[in-house]
Amino acid sequence: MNSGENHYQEGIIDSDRNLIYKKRHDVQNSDNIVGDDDETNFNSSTQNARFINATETEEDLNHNSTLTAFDDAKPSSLVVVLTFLASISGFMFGYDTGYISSAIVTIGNDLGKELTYGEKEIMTSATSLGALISSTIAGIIADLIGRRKVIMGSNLLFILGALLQCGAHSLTAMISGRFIMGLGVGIGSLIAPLYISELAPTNYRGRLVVINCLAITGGQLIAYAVGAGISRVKSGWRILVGISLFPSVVQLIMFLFMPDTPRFLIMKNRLEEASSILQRIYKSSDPSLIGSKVYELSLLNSEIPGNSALTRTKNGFKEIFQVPSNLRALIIGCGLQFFQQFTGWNALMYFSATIFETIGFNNPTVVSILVAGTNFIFTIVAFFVIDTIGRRSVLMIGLPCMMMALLLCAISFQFLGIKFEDSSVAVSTYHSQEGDFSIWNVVVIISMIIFAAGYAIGIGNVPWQQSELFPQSVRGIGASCATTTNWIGSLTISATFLTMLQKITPSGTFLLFAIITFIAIFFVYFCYPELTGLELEEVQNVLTGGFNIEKSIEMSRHHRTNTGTQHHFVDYDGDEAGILINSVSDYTSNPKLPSNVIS
Ligand SMILES: O[C@H]1[C@H](O)[C@@H](O)[C@H](O)[C@@H](O)[C@H]1O
Repeated sequence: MNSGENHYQEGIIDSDRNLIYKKRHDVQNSDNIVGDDDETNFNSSTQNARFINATETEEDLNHNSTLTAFDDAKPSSLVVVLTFLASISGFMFGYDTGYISSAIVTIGNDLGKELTYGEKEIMTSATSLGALISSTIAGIIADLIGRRKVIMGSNLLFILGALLQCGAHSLTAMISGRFIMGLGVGIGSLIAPLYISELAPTNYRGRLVVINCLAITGGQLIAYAVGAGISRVKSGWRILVGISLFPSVVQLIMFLFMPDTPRFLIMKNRLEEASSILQRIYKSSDPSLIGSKVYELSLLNSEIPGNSALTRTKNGFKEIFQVPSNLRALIIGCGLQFFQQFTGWNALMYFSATIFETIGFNNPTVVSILVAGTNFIFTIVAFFVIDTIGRRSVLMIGLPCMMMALLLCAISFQFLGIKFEDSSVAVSTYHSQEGDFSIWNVVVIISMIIFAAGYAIGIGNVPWQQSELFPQSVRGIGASCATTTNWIGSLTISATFLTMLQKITPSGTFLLFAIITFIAIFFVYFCYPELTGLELEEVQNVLTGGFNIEKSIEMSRHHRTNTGTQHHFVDYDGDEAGILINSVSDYTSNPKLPSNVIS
């Protein structure tokens, strides 16, 4: 704990850059301070980030407003190129998790013997297991060595994993390859959205992160389509795996020449490099504005202290759990990823062909491609609306659609009278014959397509906006926890879905997913603030003192409708006392605001 006589000022600047509100505060003590071992006296980075020197002038405050001035900027060509290059990780994620369903069908006895159902299951889930393991540490490593090096590390794992599989003649070699590839997938799933969030201008951040989601869903679709295309080619699965080498090699080579994010460089105090990259990102900006941006980000910057990686990691975990705004960010990040997985989408991704075959479709892979295609197309819709109607709104539209569709599925399965017997093979009591195609088959298809659309527009992509929830100091750790939740969910659902069909019937399974979706609606309604259009550094203020849903909606609307208005607010009064000041009207209408205003 530390008490001091620090003081700082806060201010609001209007669109003409007039200072309209300024206040000096004295800070007596810092309550949310955590420390350990050799860092007994370090201030919480959250707290440090908020100190602005008392000698600041009006000009300084004007400088502070550059943060928002920048973020009205359109993404430069460099940002676009970097987003697409980073999204190759998303493609690898989608492709590598997608191709296995066709590979297991065509693999025959290429690995020296006919594989049992259990062996195929292990081969499938080895990638998810690898991803689960690597995602736990990827964020921490990204904070230590940088985002760019982590992306390149994931490429090496992709390449090694793919080579091992391509040349595999035994089950062990194949499973090892799938596992190593999975390590790359876990890292890539975390690092690409993080890298993009840190580069993107605020008003385009949502959309640019969705490009990575498009790459994931596109990768899955391509894997399905290519898989279906080469299903009759002898050892065609080797071609399927081999294709994945190409994007990883391209990404590896390109990132040799690409920069790290300015926010990471500032975190490491490499200010000159950061400003030269910012200049390349915001080409048309005046160098003095760039200087102000670096200045402002470095004021807000903080790194978890510690002499060793272990101490830093330990302190980072303390900070994420002990600072209430960070804990709220963690609840949201992990909560959204939990609901993304436990509402059942991946059960469809992995087993839709089985389900459709069971209910009597002659060409189940085509229907699966239709479901994956819907996921891809509605991710494009999300791309167009996420930064305009907002993340909360897309979730509040998508989740109820999913719930309705899941209920419809549950009802249809009841009428179809499907039964899954024994744990290894799905058996239907319903046999499709000419003219035997019931209305419920059509209802199942339609409801699965509605489910896919509702999923893709909201919960399929919004959780990947996770990096924006966390302040710089704990962004890596926070993103790691959320990504790990995703992979735990993915693994659990894929490992238990067939058993659930058998034990609680298809109707029961889809009803369970509907109930979880219902809970997700409440979770989003009460816990997920609208972060669209908010500067990364502002999010922490939103999460100070509560989830601040109403306030966030107001702030986000204000940002989106008044992009010309410069506003700056700082809240230093500890977690619970935060008052969010966003606009002049906030100030004049909020009786809780301090009265000693200098204007
Ligand atoms: O965002 C992605 C996407 O929705 C994929 O389709 C799904 O398979 C993944 O699990 C998810 O994380």
